[in-house]
Amino acid sequence: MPPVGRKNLMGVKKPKLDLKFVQRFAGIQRVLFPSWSSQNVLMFGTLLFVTLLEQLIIYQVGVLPSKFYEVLADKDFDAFKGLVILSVILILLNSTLKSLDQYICSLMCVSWRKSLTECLHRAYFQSRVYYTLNVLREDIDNPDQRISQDTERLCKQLSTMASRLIVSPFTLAYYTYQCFYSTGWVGPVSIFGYFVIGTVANKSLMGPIVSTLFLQEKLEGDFRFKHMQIRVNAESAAFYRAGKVEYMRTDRRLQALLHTQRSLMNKEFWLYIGVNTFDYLGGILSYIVIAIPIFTGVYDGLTPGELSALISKNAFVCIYLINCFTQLIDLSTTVSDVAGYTHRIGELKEVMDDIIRKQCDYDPTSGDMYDFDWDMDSHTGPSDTAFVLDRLSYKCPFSDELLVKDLSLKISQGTHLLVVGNTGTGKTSLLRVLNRLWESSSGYVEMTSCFGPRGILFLPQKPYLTDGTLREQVIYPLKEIYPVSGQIDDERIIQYLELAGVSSLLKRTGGLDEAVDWNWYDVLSPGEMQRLCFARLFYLQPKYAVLDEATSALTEEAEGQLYRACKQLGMTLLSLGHRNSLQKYHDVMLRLCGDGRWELTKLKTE
Ligand SMILES: Nc1ncnc2c1ncn2[C@@H]1O[C@H](COP(=O)(O)OP(=O)(O)OP(=O)(O)O)[C@@H](O)[C@H]1O
Repeated sequence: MPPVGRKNLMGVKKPKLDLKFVQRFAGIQRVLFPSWSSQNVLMFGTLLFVTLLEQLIIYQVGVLPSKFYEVLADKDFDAFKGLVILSVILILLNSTLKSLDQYICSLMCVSWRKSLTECLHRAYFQSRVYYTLNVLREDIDNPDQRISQDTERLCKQLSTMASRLIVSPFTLAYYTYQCFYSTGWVGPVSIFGYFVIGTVANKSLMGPIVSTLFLQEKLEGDFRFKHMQIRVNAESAAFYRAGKVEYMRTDRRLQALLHTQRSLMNKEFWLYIGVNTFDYLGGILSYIVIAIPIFTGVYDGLTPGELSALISKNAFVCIYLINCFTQLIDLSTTVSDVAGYTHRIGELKEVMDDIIRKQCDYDPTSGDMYDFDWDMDSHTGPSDTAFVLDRLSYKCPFSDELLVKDLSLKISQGTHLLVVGNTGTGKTSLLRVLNRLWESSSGYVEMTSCFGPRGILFLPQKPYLTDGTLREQVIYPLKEIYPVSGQIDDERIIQYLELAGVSSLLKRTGGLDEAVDWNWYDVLSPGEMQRLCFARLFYLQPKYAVLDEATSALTEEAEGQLYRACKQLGMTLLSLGHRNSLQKYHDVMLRLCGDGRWELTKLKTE
């Protein structure tokens, strides 16, 4: 299996600020604002109202100094008192509105994150998308990083932009009108022209930032993946005394990440130069705007006093309009971050949709019905066969060589089948094809019984233990106790833990429902894990149990006990394994011989 963190960007188009970005951004907006009446739209509306009110108050606070000059010059004490009270009220209102603005932005960030992550989760956990994405698709790196960190950062950056963006159309329209009123068309046209030049220049500086940010997030995911790998396999690494080599490898990933981060900073440096230059050039633009009519002689008839009054009035509206634009240009760095995250999340969404579409074409029963505990009561299916295979051929995903060719077989109730063969001949792959994790190359395969209790259950080669209590381990992958029968269920669980030889776990955990603070993988031995999986099997009691080397860590004696228990509980077994001792519990043996060849033989059972 290719490690998730190793996937690379080779052959992938560099993400840019292009039409693809617009499409992906629009797609994400549809998730954030699903309908006009959604909570996020209401919050956005409230934010608009609050920021507009804030602008109004800011304007009032802005004119306070001139009013103070006026009353102080007149030595009007009553007016001064009134003005002080008004100032305090306005400042209190202003700070309240500003805090409210920040508070709504933070709430919106959480709410957007919820909507976006839930949308990604729905696709990720639909049928077997998480498997295909992590194991079979090479074109997408670190899906976990995209769902957890990138989504959070995108929402945070969007929320910091929100209050500035939301109010800008209104302030722009108002001050454009004011500027036009004071300076004629020269003011707005030159300021708009200035903004267009600023945007074009910044866009060219933002392009490389988007792709570098995309790469940086990938390397961040790779770095985290390496640490996760060491955390999960700490004991194995310690047995190898592999501290030095793991240090070197982890450090290599860190250096690659830091190198890219530095390159990102370098690219951002030029953008900062662009943004700051436009900020300060904007300061003198207002005087250039006013200078044009002065030097062309439009105001030649005015006295110096009238001219200075006109300059100060025009400068105010021009400066304010330019300020509105420079605030937008200041968002350039945030926009390039947003673009990088948008590409990462948009790409993940597209790939997941593509997987879902392909899976539905290949297997119409995927979707909700694919999962374990779907409507168990109504779909028990025909029971006398589990699988029908007709001239089935399959190969592993990234190769052209067939593992098995033209296999015809029927797996029926009461006939226990053992699959054997050398390493890598495709035993587990057969189960993958039966379970529809992999597509077959040709031929026909059908699962004729339902999945789950009363149907078919797979016990994978690597025991899978979930997080949670002992009860949750035993009933896995059921979400809740089935059937809901309280005390009787407890007795069943305890009885099956004893039958599987792991009743000691009850004492270690302190009870079925005691929360444990350890990682099950760290504290159970491989044998205990396999036994616990058998307790799960006994509890769920499927008609057909598919066991992939499920007793490889146990003694032959323990293996015998568990196999006999399965048979006593009425299960038909389909087992994979290397040991000859397994033969006595099976009726038929399928041997995979490599190069697509196979043979079927009858066995003498005990
Ligand atoms: N996700 C994957 N991508 C590419 N190749 C794979 C993948 N999974 C398995 N393979 C390859 O497919 C071949 C068959 O693998 P499979 O797991 O079926 O072997 P097996 O017969 O069960 O072996 P073992 O006895 O060791 O369990 C192997 O060569 C393996 O490397």
